[in-house]
Amino acid sequence: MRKIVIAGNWKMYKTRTESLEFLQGFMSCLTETPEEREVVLCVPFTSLAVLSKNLHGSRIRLGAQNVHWQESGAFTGEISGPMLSELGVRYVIIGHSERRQYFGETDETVNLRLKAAQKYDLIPILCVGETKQQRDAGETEAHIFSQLAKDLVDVDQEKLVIAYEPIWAIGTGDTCETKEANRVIGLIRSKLTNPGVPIQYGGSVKPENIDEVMAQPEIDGVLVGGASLEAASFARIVNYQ
Ligand SMILES: O=C(CO)COP(=O)(O)O
Repeated sequence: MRKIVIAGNWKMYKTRTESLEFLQGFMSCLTETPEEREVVLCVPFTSLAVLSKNLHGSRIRLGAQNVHWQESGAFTGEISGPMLSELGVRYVIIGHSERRQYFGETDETVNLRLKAAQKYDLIPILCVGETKQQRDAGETEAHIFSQLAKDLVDVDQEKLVIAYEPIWAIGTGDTCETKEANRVIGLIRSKLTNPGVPIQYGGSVKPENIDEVMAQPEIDGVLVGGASLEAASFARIVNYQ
């Protein structure tokens, strides 16, 4: 049985106070969640410390949204593995399309970040996915295979989660057809040396479509943006049928 990982990616949303407010509402909704589902909140750096303190003893795992490959150094604006580990962070999103698109993230830097995360006992959630243009040109598979080949060089596949996030489905309300997401995720799995890696789907996941997404045999969880910002909505996603 592959592990199920349901993760919220808060992106650049929520102050420290708003994060705590979310947590209070969310925790009260989690009582019925099956134990084997890993629940992860990937929050802004400024909310990590307070959530870490308040999550103590809870089954919710803490995640960050980036990590640098050096342990320390003159890298203004970056954050290191030891800084995250010390706060009890377990997961870190790496190579999200927004990092690749707006902040110059390349397959080479993604690879460096993945290896650094694992070195400091953080489980990376590697994001891959195609643009609308690539999909329309029939280049979906070639693009994703190229990302995987470059991103995963010397990466330990025993400590890894992958998220398939078609870029055209992110924040658009335009979910990838679930059978198509299942097909692409099956293809991603065929390229891995460890078929047990949990592979999530991400892109406009919401309470209305979570049951259908999770009914697909290849999909081992979801990476949720907008719908993870509201406690009742994310709890409904975590408690999918
Ligand atoms: O980018 C995403 C998660 O990383 C998906 O965002 P949305 O769920 O808002 O489409």
